[in-house]
Amino acid sequence: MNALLSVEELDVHHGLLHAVRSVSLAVAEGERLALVGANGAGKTTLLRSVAGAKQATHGNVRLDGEVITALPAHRRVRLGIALVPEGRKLFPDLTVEENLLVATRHRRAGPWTVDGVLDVFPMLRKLRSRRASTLSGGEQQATAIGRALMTNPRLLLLDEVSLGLAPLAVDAVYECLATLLAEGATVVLVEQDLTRALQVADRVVCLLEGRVVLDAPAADVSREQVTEAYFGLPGRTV
Ligand SMILES: Nc1ncnc2c1ncn2[C@@H]1O[C@H](COP(=O)(O)OP(=O)(O)OP(=O)(O)O)[C@@H](O)[C@H]1O
Repeated sequence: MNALLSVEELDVHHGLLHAVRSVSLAVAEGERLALVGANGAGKTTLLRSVAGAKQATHGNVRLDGEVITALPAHRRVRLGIALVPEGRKLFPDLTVEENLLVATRHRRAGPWTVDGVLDVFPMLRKLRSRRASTLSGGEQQATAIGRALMTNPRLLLLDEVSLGLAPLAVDAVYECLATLLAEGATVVLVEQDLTRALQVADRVVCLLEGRVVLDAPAADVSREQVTEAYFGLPGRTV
């Protein structure tokens, strides 16, 4: 497989805490990988290390075969890695449009414009001039994903897009994501909702206490197998 992203024996620490333990995985161009695991399994830490927001202590991250492990986050954005962080992290006093434009500072060359984002997320069109702090959770999430798209990513890292959203808002965000996925976006998705993760993904990787305990095509694993891996129960698929 010609991997767009390769993670090789990656270790990441928070002080003394060994949060990501010798994790290896690869994501091909156009692939949708769901990264699942219980709270504290290391999913966010792994995504942040791929994005350059957290330095790894050992191992490598490669984009298109090039080692990028030591590059700062803004250089990785220019290479095409965009992170939609847990909690969305918008600028609350800026408008939707301004939040989108902030992302253009270090971006990779490419086609995305504010209007392009508003086409994918029609719910934002009438909110273009509204301050982010006045938006609903779903609207904020759409803005955060739009901000990532404005960098013209080759690889989109989505951390818990449904967290804290009402079910209808989750549906709306996923409906918009479906448009992107249909266009062949390469995505790593951290998602607590296993049903949704398995629906969206081609492949599922499960982390348990920082280690990969399952890495399989989504079509080849049952919900039960993923749940067993998730909780570290015997009989899990590795
Ligand atoms: N900034 C930090 N400082 C210290 N410890 C941290 C920090 N961020 C995460 N951790 C710890 O690292 C471990 C992995 O956390 P991480 O957030 O990566 O897990 P997660 O799988 O994304 O879980 P969640 O679903 O709760 O976000 C946990 O034990 C967590 O408490």
